[in-house]
Amino acid sequence: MSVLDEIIEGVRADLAERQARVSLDQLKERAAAAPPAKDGVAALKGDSVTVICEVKRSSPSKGALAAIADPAGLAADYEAGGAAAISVLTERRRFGGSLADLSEVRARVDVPVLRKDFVVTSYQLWEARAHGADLVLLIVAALDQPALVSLVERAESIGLTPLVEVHDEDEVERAVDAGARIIGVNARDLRTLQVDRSTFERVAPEIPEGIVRVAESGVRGPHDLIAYANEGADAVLVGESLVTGRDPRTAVADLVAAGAHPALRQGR
Ligand SMILES: O=P(O)(O)OC[C@@H](O)[C@@H](O)c1c[nH]c2ccccc12
Repeated sequence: MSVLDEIIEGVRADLAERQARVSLDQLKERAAAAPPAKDGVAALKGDSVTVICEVKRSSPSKGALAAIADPAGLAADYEAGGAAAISVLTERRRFGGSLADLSEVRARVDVPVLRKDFVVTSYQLWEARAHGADLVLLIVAALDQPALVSLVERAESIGLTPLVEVHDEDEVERAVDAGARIIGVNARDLRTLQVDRSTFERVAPEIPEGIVRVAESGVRGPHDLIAYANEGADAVLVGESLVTGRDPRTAVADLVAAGAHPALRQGR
C-alpha cells in the first residue's frame, strides 16, 4: 500500500465519524450561511507570480514541523506579507490539521482560503464550504476519473474553485478532461513522498493555455519561485519553509517581491 493509500484509509475513517455526527442537510444549511465564496482564479492570476501560503503542522515525510498554536495569526502574517491565498491543511492524522483551523483562518483573512485535504466524496466539499473555504484541493492520483469529474462539477456548482493536483503528464490530461481551471503540479509524489523539483518543468507544458498553473512543494525561497516562474508558473504553493522559518511575514514578502519582478513578466 502506498503512503497515499494509507492516508486515504485514515481520512475515510475520520470522515465516517463526522458523517455520523453531522448530517449532509446540516452541512448544507451551514454552507448557505457562510459568506459567498471568493474568486480563486482571479486571486491567483495576474501580472505577478502569486504566492499561496500553507498552514501545516506536520507532514508524512518530515513529521512535526511547527506547533502553530494560532493558525489564524499565522495566516494573518501570511496575508500581511502579500499572500494571494491561504492553504489550510485540514487532514488530522498525518498533517495535524482540522476544520476548526479552516474556520479560524477564514474568520481572520480576506484573501481566498483553500481547503487542503484528501477529498474523496462530495460531503467533504460541503464541509469545506460550510467552514468558509473558497478553493478545494482535488488530487487526481487519489480519484478515479468518474469521481474526479463529478467532484470538479460539484465543487463548482457550490461555488468552490477546485485546485486539481497532478504529478505527471497523464494526470494533466485527466485534470483537463475533468474541467479544471487551476492545475497544481506537485513536485512531491504522494505515493513515495520524494520531491523532484524538475517535475514542474516536465509536466507544466502539457497544461493548456488559459488554465492557471501552480507549482507546489519544495519552494525554499525566492530562487525556487523564480525557477518555477521561468518554467511557466502563475503561482507557487509554499508550506514547510514558511512554517519552519523565523519570520513568516518577511519570508512571504520576499517571495512576493521576487514574483513581482518585471524580468519574470517576459514570456508570461
Ligand atoms: O511544504 P512544501 O514542500 O512547501 O509543500 C507545500 C504543499 O505543496 C504540500 O503541502 C502539498 C502539496 N500537495 C499536497 C497534498 C496533500 C498534502 C500536502 C500537499
